[in-house]
Amino acid sequence: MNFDLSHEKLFTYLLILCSIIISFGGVVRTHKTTYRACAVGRLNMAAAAAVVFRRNLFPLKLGQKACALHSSCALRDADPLPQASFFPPNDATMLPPGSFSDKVAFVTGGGTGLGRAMTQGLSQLGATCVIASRKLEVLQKTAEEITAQTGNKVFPVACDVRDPAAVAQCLDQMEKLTGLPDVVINNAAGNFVSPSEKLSPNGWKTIVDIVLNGTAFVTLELGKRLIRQDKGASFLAITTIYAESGSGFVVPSASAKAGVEALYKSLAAEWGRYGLRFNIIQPGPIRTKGAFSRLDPTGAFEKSMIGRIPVGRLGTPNEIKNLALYMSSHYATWMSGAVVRLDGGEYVSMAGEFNDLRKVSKQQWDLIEAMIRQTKGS
Ligand SMILES: CCCCCCCCC/C=C\C=C\C(=O)SCCNC(=O)CCNC(=O)[C@H](O)C(C)(C)COP(=O)(O)OP(=O)(O)OC[C@H]1O[C@@H](n2cnc3c(N)ncnc32)[C@H](O)[C@@H]1OP(=O)(O)O
Ligand SMILES: NC(=O)C1=CN([C@@H]2O[C@H](COP(=O)(O)OP(=O)(O)OC[C@H]3O[C@@H](n4cnc5c(N)ncnc54)[C@H](OP(=O)(O)O)[C@@H]3O)[C@@H](O)[C@H]2O)C=CC1
Repeated sequence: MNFDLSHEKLFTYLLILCSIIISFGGVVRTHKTTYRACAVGRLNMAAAAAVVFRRNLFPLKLGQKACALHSSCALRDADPLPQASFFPPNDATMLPPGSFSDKVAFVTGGGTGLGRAMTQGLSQLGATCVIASRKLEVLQKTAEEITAQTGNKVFPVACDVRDPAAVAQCLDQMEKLTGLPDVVINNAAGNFVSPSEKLSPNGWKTIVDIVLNGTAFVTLELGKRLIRQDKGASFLAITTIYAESGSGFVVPSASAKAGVEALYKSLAAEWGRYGLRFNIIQPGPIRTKGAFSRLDPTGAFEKSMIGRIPVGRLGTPNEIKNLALYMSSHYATWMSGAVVRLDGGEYVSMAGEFNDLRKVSKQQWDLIEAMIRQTKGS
């Protein structure tokens, strides 16, 4: 057997060994700092795994090695690219105050991440909001914080969107609290990266149930109730850029999000006659705990991801909020069946055959041009 114990590999093995020792309650002294083992040893394993990933993809400088064992270091954010200074995010709320006065909004997954930002925006502009997801405590905290900030009521309702009976109960509760909504945002989702050959049937089902079936249960049940009451409304679904292209390693999510897009485009055609509009936002990468902890848990991929975004940075929850508010508002009553991508240009950047030529330098271009010109007449 050939044991190739190069410097690089030896260091990686040492890291894993250290993390195992730490996991069992040891104490490691690096330079002047003592890192006591984390209460949960798994964190150290995760940190070591992160280091292994990062070292393979983006080799660490020597000075970073000591920090690399510490889980907080492993999950440091990647920097934006220089051109990002041309494109600063504007987090201010775009629509005029009162744009959603006397309106009721229902947001699934409204307790965290993008759902929370959209709820905050709707509430700030006058809407009474109902937010629904599984974790009532999380919803309650968000609801209290937003209500205190805006003065408009946010109601938390526990609901697992995978369960049609729970969805019906949640909507019953909503009808009692606020009446049926004018604005519906289907934002709840589940996802994780995994090689498809490792997916169990239940892994597949879990994601498809949350994303596609959950959106369908909420949308169909609400749609039927709105039609019965002859009440118009705007429906918005949050999908993702790979709903269009598909993507390896998130296959259940890609399949389900594509299904959501088909559902919304179909209903836009069928239910316009009942006063219902259906639109879709496809966000690019935006740092939220829910997404990044499941899609880039080691932090190893963020830098390369930012590298392929022409605008040179991640999006912000407030950028999605502003677009979602516009699409859900009375300014957008002519918009239905629309799919709007908001991704800093990432999708087209990944799609174009020649886009990697961005890496070619000025001198290299001179050389290439000369070579091409030499072919004249050949
Ligand atoms: C390239 C770098 C990328 C960086 C970031 C990129 C940003 C762009 C993002 C683009 C799109 C984003 C889309 C999103 O949807 S992000 C939002 C993500 N948020 C969430 O997922 C929040 C909710 N998630 C959850 O609650 C859980 O993560 C859940 C697993 C989806 C559901 O929880 P639960 O119902 O409790 O399910 P179980 O834990 O019981 O698991 C069910 C089933 O699934 C299997 N499974 C779980 N995790 C994995 C995994 N990592 N790998 C493989 N399989 C997994 C689990 O084993 C169960 O199956 P079985 O019973 O057969 O064991
Ligand atoms: N962040 C990003 O880069 C991108 C995000 N997106 C999309 O944006 C949306 C929001 O994601 P983000 O804010 O990042 O992530 P979060 O994880 O913060 O949001 C997901 C929300 O869905 C809720 N949820 C999950 N499962 C269920 C369920 N079974 N029933 C009801 N609610 C559920 C969660 O609440 P709870 O746990 O309480 O149930 C949570 O509030 C998602 O649709 C996601 O696909 C799209 C592209 C990029």
